[in-house]
Amino acid sequence: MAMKRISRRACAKINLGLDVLGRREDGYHEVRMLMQQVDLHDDLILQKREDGRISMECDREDLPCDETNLCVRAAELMRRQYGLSGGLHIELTKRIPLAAGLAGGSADAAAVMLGMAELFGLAQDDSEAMRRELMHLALQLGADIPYCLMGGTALAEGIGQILTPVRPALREIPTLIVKPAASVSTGEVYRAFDSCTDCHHPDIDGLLDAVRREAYTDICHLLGNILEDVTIPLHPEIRQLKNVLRDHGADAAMMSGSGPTVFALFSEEGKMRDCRRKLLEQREDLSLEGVFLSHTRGGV
Ligand SMILES: C[C@@](CO)(OP(=O)(O)O)[C@H](O)COP(=O)(O)OP(=O)(O)OC[C@H]1O[C@@H](n2ccc(N)nc2=O)[C@H](O)[C@@H]1O
Ligand SMILES: Nc1ncnc2c1ncn2[C@@H]1O[C@H](COP(=O)(O)OP(=O)(O)O)[C@@H](O)[C@H]1O
Repeated sequence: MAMKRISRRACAKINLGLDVLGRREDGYHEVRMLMQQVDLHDDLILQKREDGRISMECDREDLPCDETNLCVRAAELMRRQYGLSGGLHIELTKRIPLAAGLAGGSADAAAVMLGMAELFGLAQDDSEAMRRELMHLALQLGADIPYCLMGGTALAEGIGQILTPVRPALREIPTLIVKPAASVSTGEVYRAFDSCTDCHHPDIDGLLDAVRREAYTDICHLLGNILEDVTIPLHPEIRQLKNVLRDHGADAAMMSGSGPTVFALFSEEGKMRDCRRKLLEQREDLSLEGVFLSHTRGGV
């Protein structure tokens, strides 16, 4: 009999707001972030293996499929935690750009964890309790993974793991996601933040209030990311890209996470598509890796 296969989407996130409050003893940083899932996603197919091994294949050659991959690390963690004897094969189709500030790897890890819980029948009685358990477990792999297990719109505090869902999640807003060619290491950006003396703190409470009121214009005004003050001096093309996006009809444009990806919000789908067309004409001048049509999205 063929082994059961399941497929899962792993959605990217953007940070509508990101503030860093300070550095902890362990080097991690206390944050206050408004997280938002978008429908740009990777696709995963998970299949049990009888021989007990964990294996993986991926359509991107520059992404190793060994034990450094967050998918494999998540599968190993699940197997250890739940004493699973069966193995797993993971097939990953990657669309979310790498090292981009979109939590692509974290989203993949979350999808593997939820997928394995289903495949191995771990969550038969209470899938919500299972999700909460996985959120706790996931923190040892990465600060963004607990949020990726939840999705939707959420306030993230602590190092990203103290999560308060914002209900109802933000309605669908056309969101253009633009990845410059440069890649950025999250760890380096946080380290550089420590010597930033005049970083600008965004108004996360104001933004949260605007999201709760579904006040689109206010949301556009209040988007803010303190890490722009660290990443933009290293990659000035991010500022240029934000300006070009506004010139081409975006209501607001902001860097996501530690960067370098910039997302832009639009009042209408048509305006987003026009902007994408114009950007693609300047693709080489702006040295863009990818321009993705997307939307903000509710729960997992
Ligand atoms: C900046 C944010 C915003 O959502 O995302 P990305 O830009 O990575 O998408 C997150 O805070 C990133 O979370 P994530 O990428 O999961 O971080 P991890 O893999 O756990 O950590 C990578 C490195 O970033 C630093 N780090 C991460 C999170 C945090 N709150 N403080 C930190 O100082 C640590 O140096 C750590 O070694
Ligand atoms: N499944 C995966 N997808 C993407 N990156 C991964 C994955 N597994 C491990 N990584 C590693 O994690 C690093 C950052 O991951 P990613 O989630 O793409 O970026 P970010 O944290 O900036 O949003 C990558 O450079 C890559 O080396």
